[in-house]
Amino acid sequence: MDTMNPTVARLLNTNQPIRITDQVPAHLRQKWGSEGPYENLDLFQSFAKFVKQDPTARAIVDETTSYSYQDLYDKSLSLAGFLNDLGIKKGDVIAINLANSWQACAADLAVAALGAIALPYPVGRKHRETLLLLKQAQAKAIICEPFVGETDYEALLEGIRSDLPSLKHILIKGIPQHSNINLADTWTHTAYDFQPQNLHANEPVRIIASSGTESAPKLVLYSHNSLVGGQASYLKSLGAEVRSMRALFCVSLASPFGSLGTSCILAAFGGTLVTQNRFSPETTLTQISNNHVTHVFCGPNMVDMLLAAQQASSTTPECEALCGFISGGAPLSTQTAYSVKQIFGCSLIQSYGSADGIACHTGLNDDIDTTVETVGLPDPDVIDIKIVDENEQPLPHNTEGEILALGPMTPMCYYNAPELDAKYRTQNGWVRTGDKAMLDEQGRLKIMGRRNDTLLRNGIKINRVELEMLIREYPNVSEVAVVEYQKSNGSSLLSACVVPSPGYAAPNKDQINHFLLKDLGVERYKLIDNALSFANLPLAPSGKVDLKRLTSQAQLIPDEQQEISAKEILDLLMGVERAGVLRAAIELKVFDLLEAGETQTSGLAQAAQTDLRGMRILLAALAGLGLIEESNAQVYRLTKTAKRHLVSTSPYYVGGLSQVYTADLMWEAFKHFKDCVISGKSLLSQGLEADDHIYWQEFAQGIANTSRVTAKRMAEMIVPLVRHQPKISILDMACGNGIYGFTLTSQLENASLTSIDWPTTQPVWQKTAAQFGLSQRAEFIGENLFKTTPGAKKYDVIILSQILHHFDLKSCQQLIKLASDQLNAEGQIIVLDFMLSDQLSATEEAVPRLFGSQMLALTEDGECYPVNTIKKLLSEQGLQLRSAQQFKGLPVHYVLAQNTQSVLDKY
Ligand SMILES: C[S@@+](CC[C@H](N)C(=O)[O-])C[C@H]1O[C@@H](n2cnc3c(N)ncnc32)[C@H](O)[C@@H]1O
Repeated sequence: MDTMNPTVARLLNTNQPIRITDQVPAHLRQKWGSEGPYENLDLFQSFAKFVKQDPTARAIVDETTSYSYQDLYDKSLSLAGFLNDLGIKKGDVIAINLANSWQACAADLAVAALGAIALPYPVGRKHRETLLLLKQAQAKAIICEPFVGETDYEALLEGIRSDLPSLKHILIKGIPQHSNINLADTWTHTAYDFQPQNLHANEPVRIIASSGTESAPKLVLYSHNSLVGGQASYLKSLGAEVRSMRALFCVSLASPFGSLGTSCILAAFGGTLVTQNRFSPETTLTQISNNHVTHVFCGPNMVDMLLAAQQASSTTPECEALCGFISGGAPLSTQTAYSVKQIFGCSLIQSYGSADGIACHTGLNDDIDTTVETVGLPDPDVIDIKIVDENEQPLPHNTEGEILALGPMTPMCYYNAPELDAKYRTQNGWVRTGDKAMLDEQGRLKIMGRRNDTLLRNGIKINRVELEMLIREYPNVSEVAVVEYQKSNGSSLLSACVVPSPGYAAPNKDQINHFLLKDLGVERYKLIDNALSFANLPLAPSGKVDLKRLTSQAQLIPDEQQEISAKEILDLLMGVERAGVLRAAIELKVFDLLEAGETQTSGLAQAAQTDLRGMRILLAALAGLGLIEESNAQVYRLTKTAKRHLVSTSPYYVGGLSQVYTADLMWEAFKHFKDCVISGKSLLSQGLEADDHIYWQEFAQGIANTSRVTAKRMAEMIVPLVRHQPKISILDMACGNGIYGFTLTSQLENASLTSIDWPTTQPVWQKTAAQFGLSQRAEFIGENLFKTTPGAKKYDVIILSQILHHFDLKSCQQLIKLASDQLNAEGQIIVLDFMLSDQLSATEEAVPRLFGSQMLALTEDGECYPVNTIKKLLSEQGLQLRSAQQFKGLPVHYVLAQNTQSVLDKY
C-alpha cells in the first residue's frame, strides 16, 4: 500500500456497503423511456430478441471461426448458470480481463443476464492497477487470461488475493495453475433460467473503467438503458441499416470505446462483431476484405498504421462494404483523413468521447475540414451539450468553455466513489467533462483542449494518460504527470514529473525508459526525454494537476541539467566502494544473518566474527546503498530487494555474481584499465581464454542462479521446436556449470546431452548433473573447444552461451564453423550472449557496453559483439536465421539459426 496517495488509500480501506445513486433526475430517465430512445429492455433481453429473430445470423467472427447468435446465446447462459451456481447474484461485480474474443462477449452477456455488473478492463494491467480496480469495485469474481505477455496473471492475482476479501472466484481462460476454475468447463454447464422480469433497464449492468487524471482509475457505472438505449443511439447515424453493421474492433472491447461492441453492435443492433485477439494492421486488412466489414473502430495511430500497411502492399484494398473508420481517443490529422478517402475510398469519422459520459462524432458525409476540426453535431438521443464558464453559466456560440453533458447515455454515477460524483457531476446530473470546447454556428462541437490531452513529440501523437499510467506501473512511483515542453531549438520534448512513494527515490529518465521499453514493451516513440522528481504535484484551483505549472518548470531546466549530474559522476567514481562493500557483506553472510534474526550491530559482528567498528561501518554503508534499513539505532533489517536477492537460500539469490563481477581478477584487471586502453590488450599475466583458467571454477558456481533464469527462457523457446523428434542430441559448447544444457535436456524425455569445457569445470558440472538427476543421460568432454574434431556424432541442438565474447572474430568464425559441422540436418544452433542491438541508445545498453570493457581488461581479444555480427557469422555457415531477440527483462540476447541443408548436401 505504500505506493498509494491518501485518496486511493482511503478508497481501498473503506468497508462501507456500496450505495448506488443515479445522478440523473428520475423524471428524465422516465421521459427517455416514454418518448425514446430507451426501449426499457435490459441488455440480455435486447440481445435475446435478435436470437429469436434469426438464430443463425453471425454474431461474432474472429480470425478463424464465426459464432451465430444462437451459439453466443447458449454459451452466455451456460456461463451464467455456472456463475449463478457459484452464488453470483444481482448487483455483484464480475471483472472481465480478456483479450477480444467470443468469450469476452459471452462473459459480458452472462453477467448481464444475471443482473450482475460487468467490469471489463483491457489486458496488460499490472499489479497496482489490478489491485485498485478489483478492490474498489469489490469484485466477487474475475474471468481472465492466464498470461498477459510474459506476466503470469493468475499468479499475480494469487499474490494479491489476501488484499481482496471480496474476490471469491477466479475463472481462467486456460488450464489453471492454482485451484481456480477453467473457463472452458463453464460452456457446457446447465443454462441459466433467464427471467427478464427480474431486471429493470434503469439498473446497473456495466462499469467502464476510465483512466482520467485521478491517481486511481474512475469506475463509471452504466445502466442497461444508458448503454442499449443511449450509447447505442450514438452509432445509429453511421449506417443506413444498423442490423447489417459488421463492426471490426481494433481497440480492446474492454476499453471505454470498445464497450460499444457487446452492448451496441450485438445487444442493441443485432449486427456482427469482427474481432482480433491483438491489433495487427495486416490482420485488420485481411479481416476487412474477408468479412465485408462496414465499420472499423480504432485509434488515430491505428488508422495511420493501416494506411501504411495498405500502401506497402501491392494489392488494391478490398473494402467495398466499408462505410468508415471511427477513430477515437485523440485528434486526427488532415493528412490521415485525406489518405483514408484516397486509399480506402471511405469516410473517417472523428469520435470524441469519454467514459465519464460524453460521446459525439462527425458524420459520414462531412468534408475533411469538418472531420478534422470538429467532432460533429451532438445528438440529443445520446447527449445534450452545454459550454459553460467557471461559474457553470452557459456561453454563446464560438466561445470557449468547459463542456457539460447530459442525455440518455449519461451514466448513473461513479461506482463506490461519492467524492467523484461530487466533483464530476452537477446537482442535476450533468457530467463535468473538464474538456474545453466551443460550439460553432452550426452547433458542431470543436474541442479546444482535452482533459486527457494528446501530446505531440516529433510530430507523433502520444496519449498523455496512457503514458502516465504506464510510468505509474514503475515500482514505488505514486503519481505521474507527463508534460510536453519546448527546447530552445524549438523541438518538443516530454518530461515525466514523478512523485515517488515515501522513502523512495524517483526513477531517472533512463530507468523509466528502460522499464517502458523492456518490461512493458512500449513503443520507442513514447519514451520520455526527461524526468523530474516532486514531493507533490502542484494543483490548479480546479483541484486538477496544474500541467501548465509543470510545463513551465520543465521548460526551466537548462539543457545541460538533463545530462548526467555531478552527483551521478561521483556515484560512478565510488563504484569501487560500492562493489567492495557489497562483496564483503556477501562474503561475511551479513544478509543471511539478518534473515536469521540477528539484527543488532554487536550480534552481527559476533556472528560474522568481525571487529565491532568494522561491522558498524559496513552496516552504515549497506544502509546507504539501500540494501538494509536502520529500524532503531544500530538495529537493522533487510529491505525487500535484499531479502529476495541477497539471502543465499532465496531462489532469486544473485549474490553469487560477486564471485564473477567482483572477483579478485576483476580488481586486478580494472586497476590497470587505462593501460589496457593504451595497449588495446589485457595486462593480466594469463588471459581468460588461456588453458583451464582458474577463474572459471568460481564463475561456474557464482553464475548458477542467474543462469537458471536465462536457461529456462531458452528452453521455453527450443522445446516446442524439437520435442516432436524421437531422439534429440544436445551439445553445450563451453558449458561452464552446465545449467543451459541440463535445463533443456530435463524438459525433453528423449534427449541426451554432451557438454564440453576445460577439465577443471567438471566437478561443478557433475554437481549440476546430480541436481538435475541427469547424470545417466549426459557426458562431459574435458578439452579445448577449438581442438574438438567433429566425429560421427551429430547434434540436433547446439548451445553456445556466453562464449563468443571471449574471442576475436576469426576465432568466433572458427567456433561457429565447428558447431555447424556437428549439426544434424534441421538442427539448430542457439547463441546467447551480451550483445549490442541497433535499437537502443547507449545509456540503455550500459551493461553490454561495460561488459565490452571487461573483455578488454580480461581477454586477449574478446569483445561484446553486435547482434548483426553474430547473425552474419551464422549465415556465413549456410544456416538459416530463425529469430534474434533480447530476452525480455534480461540483459541477454539470443540468435537462433537452423541447418536447412540435408547432411548429404554438406559432405
Ligand atoms: C562465460 S563462461 C560461459 C559458461 C556457460 N556457457 C554459461 O553461459 O554460463 C565461458 C566458459 O567457456 C569455457 N572456455 C573458455 N575457453 C575455452 C576453451 N578454449 N575450451 C574449453 N572451454 C573454454 C570456460 O571454462 C567457461 O566455462
